[in-house]
Amino acid sequence: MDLPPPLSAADKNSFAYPTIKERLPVILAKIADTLYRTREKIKSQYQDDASEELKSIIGSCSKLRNEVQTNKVAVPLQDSRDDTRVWNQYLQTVTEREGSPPSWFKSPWLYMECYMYRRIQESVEKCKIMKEFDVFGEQKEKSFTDSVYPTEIVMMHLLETQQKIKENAELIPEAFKVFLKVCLWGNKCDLSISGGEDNAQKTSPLEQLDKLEPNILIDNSNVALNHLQSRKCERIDIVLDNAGFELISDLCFAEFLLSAGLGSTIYLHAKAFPWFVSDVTKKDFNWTLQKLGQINHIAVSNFAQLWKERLNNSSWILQVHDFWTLPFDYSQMETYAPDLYQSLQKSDMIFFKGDLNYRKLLGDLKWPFTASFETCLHDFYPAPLCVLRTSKSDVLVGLPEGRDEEIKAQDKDWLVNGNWGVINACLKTK
Ligand SMILES: O=P(O)(O)OC[C@@]1(O)O[C@H](CO)[C@@H](O)[C@@H]1O
Ligand SMILES: [Mn+2]
Repeated sequence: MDLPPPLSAADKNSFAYPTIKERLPVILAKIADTLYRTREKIKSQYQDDASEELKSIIGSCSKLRNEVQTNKVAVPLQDSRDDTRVWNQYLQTVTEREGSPPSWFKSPWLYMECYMYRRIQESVEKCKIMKEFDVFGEQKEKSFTDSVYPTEIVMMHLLETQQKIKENAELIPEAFKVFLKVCLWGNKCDLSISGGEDNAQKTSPLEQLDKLEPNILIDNSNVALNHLQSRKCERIDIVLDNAGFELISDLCFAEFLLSAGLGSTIYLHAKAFPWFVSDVTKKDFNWTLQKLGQINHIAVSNFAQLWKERLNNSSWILQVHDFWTLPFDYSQMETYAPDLYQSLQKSDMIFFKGDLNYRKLLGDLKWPFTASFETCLHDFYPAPLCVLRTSKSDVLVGLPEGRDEEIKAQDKDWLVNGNWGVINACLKTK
């Protein structure tokens, strides 16, 4: 199949350009500023003097910011993480294929943006005292604490729904769509698109559903539901995206799936290290459960306790795989992570959350808006899947002819402001 070209900052009309020109330098500057501003608090967390390592992380992020702004070439990683070899081998392959190393305003956006976050991790990997430090930790914690009100609302609704569907299974389809769409719109709360600026969910996520319904450009929720109800589904996977309210919405969706008998084991996939500012690491996941347990609210404390048990009794399985923080799109998973691909093949349905997952599912290529979602997955069919994504980048497929112009007339930034969402399902398996 002839593939379209990748999105790149070489195209000044793509969102890649303002992302690399403005947004990534802002994210890097915010790291340096936050670490400097909170230096005493950070150092107090370590017994040994972390001053030099803190200075080195700040210096590395500032140097990287300059590299982005002056369009330097990508250089090999120099830490000893397990994935370093794959990253450096790929860099060499691309350099030989293209005749020169990748650079910020020339090369594919997906590679360069992933490379930036891996370079940030390199600055931490080189440390001894601060080796586990999360440069985005403060921002992620704040996005959670700012979202306690909607968290209580959704979890109360979940508790009430669980009671109702026990008595009347006919309520399951409607309830499924409520939790699926709360999960979709939870993706608006992403600190990468906001450059780290506060964008926690502060209003009731249930009240906004009706208002946002017209902003769902493609809604395959019935396809996903019918698939889940058409057989005895055992394993359902959720490839997580952002910490904060989005994670809460994902966990409520996961709990609903089990309560409604739509699955019996939920695999939850988190990131191996801090990624795209707000993506969930295992540490974020466990911190969130621990914080939920401290909230004095009947539904919240009920689920915090239950969810810790689920991790112990394996009805929820939290997994981390390095592939999710490599620069490859998902058509390359079978090559670079056959173990992960084979594991996902055992799933009855994989839910992918968020814009970066959507971009990786479609190769971050410049597909026409009317291209078929199934075709654009180009070779990635491990199991039936459904992606829940608010649009924050130029790639979007599956629209009828002319629909893009209609939406653009309503909202010129419709592709990148997170106000429009898609629920795309594909049941094809290879
Ligand atoms: O995957 P998420 O959290 O929904 O979105 C992350 C993200 O918005 O950051 C990039 C811009 O820096 C986007 O293209 C990318 O999708
Ligand atoms: Mn994210």
